[in-house]
Amino acid sequence: MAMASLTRRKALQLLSRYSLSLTSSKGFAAAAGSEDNDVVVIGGGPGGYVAAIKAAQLGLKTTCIEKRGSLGGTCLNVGCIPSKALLHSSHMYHEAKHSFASHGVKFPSVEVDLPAMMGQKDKAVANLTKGIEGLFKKNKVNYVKGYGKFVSPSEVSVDTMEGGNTVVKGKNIIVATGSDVKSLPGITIDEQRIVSSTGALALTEIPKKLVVIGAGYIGLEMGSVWGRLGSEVTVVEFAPDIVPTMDAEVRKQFQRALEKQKMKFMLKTKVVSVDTSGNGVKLTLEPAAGGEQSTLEADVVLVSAGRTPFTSGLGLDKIGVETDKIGRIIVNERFATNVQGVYAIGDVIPGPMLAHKAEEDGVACVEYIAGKEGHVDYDLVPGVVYTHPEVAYVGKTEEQVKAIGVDYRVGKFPFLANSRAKAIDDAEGLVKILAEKESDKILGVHIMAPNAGELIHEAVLALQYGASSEDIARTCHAHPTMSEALKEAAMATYDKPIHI
Ligand SMILES: Cc1cc2nc3c(=O)[nH]c(=O)nc-3n(C[C@H](O)[C@H](O)[C@H](O)COP(=O)(O)OP(=O)(O)OC[C@H]3O[C@@H](n4cnc5c(N)ncnc54)[C@H](O)[C@@H]3O)c2cc1C
Ligand SMILES: NC(=O)c1ccc[n+]([C@@H]2O[C@H](COP(=O)([O-])OP(=O)(O)OC[C@H]3O[C@@H](n4cnc5c(N)ncnc54)[C@H](O)[C@@H]3O)[C@@H](O)[C@H]2O)c1
Repeated sequence: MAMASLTRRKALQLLSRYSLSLTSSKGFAAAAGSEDNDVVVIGGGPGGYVAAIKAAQLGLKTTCIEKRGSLGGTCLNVGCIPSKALLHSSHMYHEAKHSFASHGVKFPSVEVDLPAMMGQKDKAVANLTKGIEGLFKKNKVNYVKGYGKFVSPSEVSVDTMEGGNTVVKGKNIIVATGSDVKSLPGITIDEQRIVSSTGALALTEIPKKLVVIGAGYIGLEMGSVWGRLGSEVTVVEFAPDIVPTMDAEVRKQFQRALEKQKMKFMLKTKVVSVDTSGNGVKLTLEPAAGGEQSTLEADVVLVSAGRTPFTSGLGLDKIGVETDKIGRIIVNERFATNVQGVYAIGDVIPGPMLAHKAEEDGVACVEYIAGKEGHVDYDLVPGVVYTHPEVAYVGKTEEQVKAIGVDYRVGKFPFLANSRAKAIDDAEGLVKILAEKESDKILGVHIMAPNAGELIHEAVLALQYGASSEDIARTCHAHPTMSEALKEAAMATYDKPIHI
């Protein structure tokens, strides 16, 4: 395995050097000295701001245009960061209320101070978005605040936040305009009683009854936040299962864990209509396959049935950029659209709608533009649901392995048999590894654990380098750590674990 990885790395390095020398004579060297930008990025989210910084680091004159007034995109402003802040705060409250006493830590009473909790979240967001402005200054990225639209493949007209208009020119333009909430027919989001994730991150009162439409990432994370703070949470999901991308066995255990936390699920169910004419919200539901209707009452309804690419007002049609049926910009493996000099990355193109994937896109796209070799492998983008326990996964699910017809082995290890998990009394979950039977090469890793989102990266690296389960099992892991469960699951894949 080690040999294979080394050879691959060497090949990549050679490729990178080769393409650099090929393009350096006719790529940006030729463009240097011009007043135009080498790279213009529209959108300052994880895709756009990372692309802009990387471009500047590669010596390209770069401008980033962002309409929001702060950098970081959906992720920092109304996505990853505020949701993780609230997940952490609500978890602390829940632990203080339900678990501290068993660890010998007692309070006369514990209460939620919602404005303080929101204040902590807002502080985290403000610090991080300001931090990116600092990174732009440090790397000499020019930042234009305003709404950008194409007037030609090399010119973007910007209605600036100050009220003026300016035209930003670039030899290469990267579209990184991200995504927006997918609305459902007949359901109008008012961000008060019918909220998107943005509204759910800023509620001023804890709803008594929260109905979540969609059992995906947002529904389960935000449902967890409000459930821990005291809401009665019902999740209505059209599909037969929660989080369809998850390994079915892990998903089943995950659903049980959430149900123990009193989250209710109505699967194979669709919302037919919502009525907001009274004090609360009345939902009419129907089985997904059709049948008898029922009703459900809520104080707040969260619409979290997916996100859709955002290209509104961008003028893509004006310059002839092709999109697919659901509005995603079509790009080739170098992130180039069908229009010369126009690229696209992140949520606005096909692939997982995740911040770390957008960042990888951004770096690789700019490396290609600079004549280097970029690298993103969408099959190895980890997914993490930041509930408690968290679920993290990379590579193939057992269902996918079966579908490709490979002979495989499964190794599992429960956290109930992991000493660290027992020591801290937080042992719900497991590690599951799938490996090819003949070669023992790891095909997929699935972890449900309190810190699965951190544990998964050992597995991501293993898959990236084509490791076998024996490679992980023979790697010394510190004791007592949750990571030892991965080692034991690896042992169970090709041989036997020690501690069970
Ligand atoms: C509630 C929530 C929680 C999430 N949690 C996670 C998580 O934990 N981990 C994770 O990996 N992902 C998470 N995501 C997904 C993540 O936020 C996105 O995948 C990521 O932000 C995509 O990055 P992007 O740069 O492609 O687009 P975005 O972050 O959407 O950024 C695009 C930017 O472009 C700007 N823009 C759009 N059009 C124009 C224009 N014409 N001119 C100028 N500016 C424009 C927008 O204002 C926006 O700031 C979450 C999403 C949500 C909604
Ligand atoms: N932890 C994270 O990485 C994280 C957190 C939040 C959001 N995100 C990203 O944001 C994106 C959007 O999140 P999301 O949770 O809205 O989407 P999602 O795609 O994760 O889940 C949407 C769910 O809604 C269901 N659904 C669709 N239409 C429905 C309907 N009419 N009625 C009932 N259910 C319906 C789908 O079957 C699916 O299970 C995700 O794709 C994810 O990549 C990631």
